[in-house]
Amino acid sequence: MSIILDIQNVTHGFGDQIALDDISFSVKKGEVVGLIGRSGAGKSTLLRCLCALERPQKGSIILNGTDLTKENETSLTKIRREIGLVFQHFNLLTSRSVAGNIALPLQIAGWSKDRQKARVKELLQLVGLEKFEKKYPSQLSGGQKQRVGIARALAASPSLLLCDEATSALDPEATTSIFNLLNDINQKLGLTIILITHEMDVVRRFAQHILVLDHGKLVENGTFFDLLCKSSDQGPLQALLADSCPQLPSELRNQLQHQPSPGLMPVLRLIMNENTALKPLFSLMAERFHVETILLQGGVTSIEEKLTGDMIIGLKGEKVFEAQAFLATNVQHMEAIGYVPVDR
Ligand SMILES: Nc1ncnc2c1ncn2[C@@H]1O[C@H](COP(=O)(O)OP(=O)(O)OP(=O)(O)O)[C@@H](O)[C@H]1O
Repeated sequence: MSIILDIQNVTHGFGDQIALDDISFSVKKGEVVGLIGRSGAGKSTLLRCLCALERPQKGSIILNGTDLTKENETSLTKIRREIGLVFQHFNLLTSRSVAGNIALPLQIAGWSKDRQKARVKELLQLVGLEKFEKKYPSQLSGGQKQRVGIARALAASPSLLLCDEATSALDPEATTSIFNLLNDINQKLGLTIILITHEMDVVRRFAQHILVLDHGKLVENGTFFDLLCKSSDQGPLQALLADSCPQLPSELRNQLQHQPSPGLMPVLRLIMNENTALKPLFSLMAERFHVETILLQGGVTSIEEKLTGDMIIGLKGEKVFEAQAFLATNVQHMEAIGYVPVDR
C-alpha cells in the first residue's frame, strides 16, 4: 500500500500550551486509523492540522505528495476539498433538506444542478437514506443525521476522511450502525479514514492502525494487538485499554472476589497472538493438570487477517496453580482478574 499521509516532526501550541509535541507517523492508502488519547491529549488539534484548518508551528504534513504546511490559502482551499470531515454534532443546516445538505459542498465547488442531483442520489444510496431525500434534519434520528453528515463529507470524493468523535452523540445501536457504514465505505471505496474515538471496541474491530496521543506526544503507533500486549505497562494506555477488555457478564462481576479461597476458581484475562491462539493450550492443560477451562467472555478473532485471542476464562480442577503458570509462559499476556464460585 502506498503512503497517502506523511507527518514529520509536527509541533504546535497555543501560547505556553504545547498541544502537539514532535509528532511523526505515516498512513497508508486505504487504512482505517484510530486516533485515541485522553481529553486534552491533542487529538482534535492534530485533526485540525491534517485538514489544514490549523498550520503547525513546526514540521511537515504531506498529503498526496503536497506539504500542507507550505501551501498558501488559495491552494489550501482546494486541498480541503480532498478531505472529508465528519463532526460529532453533525453540523447540518436545519433549513436545508437531506439532499440540500449533501449537495452543499458540490454547490460551493460549482457543480451543475444535474451533476449535483446525480451525485446526491449515489450518496443517498451509499449511506442507506434513499427514502429520506426530502426530509429535514429535525425529522431524522441522530444516526440518520450522521449518515447525512457522512454523505456530505464524501460528496466531492475525498481521498481522506477525518471523523472527530462521529458517534459520541449517538446511542450504542446507532454507534454500531455508523461504524459499520464507515467500515463498508472503507471496504467499497478503499477510502483512508482517520477517526478520533473513545469507543475502544470500534478501534479494535475496524482500525488497522492505532495512534495514541498523551500530553501532545505520540506514545503508540501500531496495531491493536501491539497495544494489547502492552496492557500490563503502567502508562497512558491502561485506562484506554480497560474499556477494550471483554467485560465479565454482570452476574459474575457481582460475585467477583479478590482473594483465593476454597470453592472459588481463578478468573484470568488472556491475550494471544496468531501463534498461541492456534495452540491447543486448553486441552494440554486438561491432560497435564486435570484442569477444565471455562470460557466466560471473548474469544479468538481475526485482526488484520491474523488470529488474535482476547478472552476471560475460569479454571477449575486439580492443579489450577500449575495450569496458571503454564498459561503465563504460553500466552502473550495473562492477568488475574479475581475469583468466582466454582459452581455458580
Ligand atoms: N484554540 C485553543 N486555544 C488554546 N488552547 C487550546 C486550543 N485548542 C486546544 N488547546 C489546548 O491544546 C491541548 C490539546 O487540545 P485538543 O482539543 O487537541 O485535545 P483533545 O485530545 O482533542 O481533547 P478532547 O478529547 O477533550 O477533545 C489542550 O490542552 C487544550 O486545552
